[in-house]
Amino acid sequence: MDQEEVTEFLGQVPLLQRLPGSSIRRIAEAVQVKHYEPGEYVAREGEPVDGLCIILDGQAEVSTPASTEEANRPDYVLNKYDYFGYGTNSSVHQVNVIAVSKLNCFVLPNQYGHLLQTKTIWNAEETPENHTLMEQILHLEPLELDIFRGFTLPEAPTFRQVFGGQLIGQALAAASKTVDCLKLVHSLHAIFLIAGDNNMPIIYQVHRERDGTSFATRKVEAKQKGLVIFTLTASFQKEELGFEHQAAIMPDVPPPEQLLNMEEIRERRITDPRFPMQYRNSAAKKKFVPWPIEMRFCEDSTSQHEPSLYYWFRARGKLSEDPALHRCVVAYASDLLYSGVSLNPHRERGLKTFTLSLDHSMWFHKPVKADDWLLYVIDSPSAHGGRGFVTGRMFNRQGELIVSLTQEALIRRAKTPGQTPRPKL
Ligand SMILES: CCCCCCCCCCCCCCCCCC(=O)SCCNC(=O)CCNC(=O)[C@H](O)C(C)(C)COP(=O)(O)OP(=O)(O)OC[C@H]1O[C@@H](n2cnc3c(N)ncnc32)[C@H](O)[C@@H]1OP(=O)(O)O
Repeated sequence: MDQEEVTEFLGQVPLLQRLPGSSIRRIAEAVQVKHYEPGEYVAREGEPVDGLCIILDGQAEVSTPASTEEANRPDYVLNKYDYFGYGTNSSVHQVNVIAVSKLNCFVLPNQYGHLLQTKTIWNAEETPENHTLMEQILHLEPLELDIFRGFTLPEAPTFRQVFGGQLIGQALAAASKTVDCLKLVHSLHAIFLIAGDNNMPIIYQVHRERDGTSFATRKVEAKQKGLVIFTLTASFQKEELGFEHQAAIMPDVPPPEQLLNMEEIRERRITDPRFPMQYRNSAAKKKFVPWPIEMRFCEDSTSQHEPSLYYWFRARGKLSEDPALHRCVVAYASDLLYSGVSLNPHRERGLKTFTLSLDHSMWFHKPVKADDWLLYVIDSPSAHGGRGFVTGRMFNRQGELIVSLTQEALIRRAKTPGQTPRPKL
């Protein structure tokens, strides 16, 4: 087995699926292979535990010694992907493990035990207080196999309903936790069914649709009060070499260092004497909570009537290394300022709108670093029938096309109370 095959095998072991891909790769370098003949002892009661043992192939029987309190417990058999020697508080084996057939195991020696503890959002047991806000938002609590619980944090951007990007990011995080770590998401398709309630947790149920050699597919349902409020289908692929071209050209825009961030734009709106006093006062009154995503706009959005928008964005702070995490962060960020672009040509003084994302698709073409600047190029080719359609492209600083996106959103004039017919009786 070469290093990649070992990593792929370990990615299928349920115990390790809560770990980031980077830890699984390090575990793959540290494991030793051990062979046993039928009838041979793999572990003996009272002998020291020398590490985590994972069955690679063959079968082993666990038998409880007659002298112990658990003597009446029936013996049971360990198969491929099963493991022992981890999670017991004892430094010696409490049971005998005997090979039933020819048996091959991976053993992770005790000195590498720390690799089983991780400090990223993928760690099931730990609440990542010390991590970036972005990682805290994407942190999920595992409830059962393939079922996770996510929250809307008070510090996270909240709108009238659960933010669509949060649903996409958290659902993708849930799906990613169930996929072998060598496979990364390359496409996702989401539908928003019911507006989510910010004040209650969201349950993410992952369905393992398929695990192929190169690809894996997952469907995720997000639920509140027993109702499915959102669904996501995501496809994951193992890295492979193939044909290459890029016809999309990154627009010529100033680098992010030369552009104002949102805080500076707000400051300018409050203090610039060229804006009317009333406008400046109302800008000052608006509650401002910095988003976990930093943005730099390539043009002044206050005078923007074209159905397009270009801005640079990146996650605030340094994210953990895991490539799956970076894709979840980009998915989260992609819905923050997106479908609103379809309203640009229709903006007028006093216009009040009611907008909701309806669906969202993404294709990840190349590896992405979400804590480094990406240029988000958004265009709206059409608005019709109460629906605005937007397409997006994300480029890295080198001009490589990293992600392509599409979305349709409900865009209506907001109903005023008088517009709703009231019953006469
Ligand atoms: C240079 C600097 C620049 C700086 C810029 C900084 C700018 C900052 C701006 C920040 C913006 C950030 C935006 C982020 C937005 C993210 C998008 C999301 O998260 S979206 C979240 C993700 N997406 C979701 O959560 C969507 C989830 N899906 C759904 O909610 C539903 O499937 C549905 C509503 C889409 C359709 O359901 P269906 O039952 O067929 O629909 P019905 O037609 O029957 O309407 C139902 C009800 O909706 C209501 N209402 C409707 N129209 C209006 C209106 N005009 N008026 C008022 N209300 C309206 C009404 O209550 C109505 O009931 P009723 O009064 O009639 O009784």
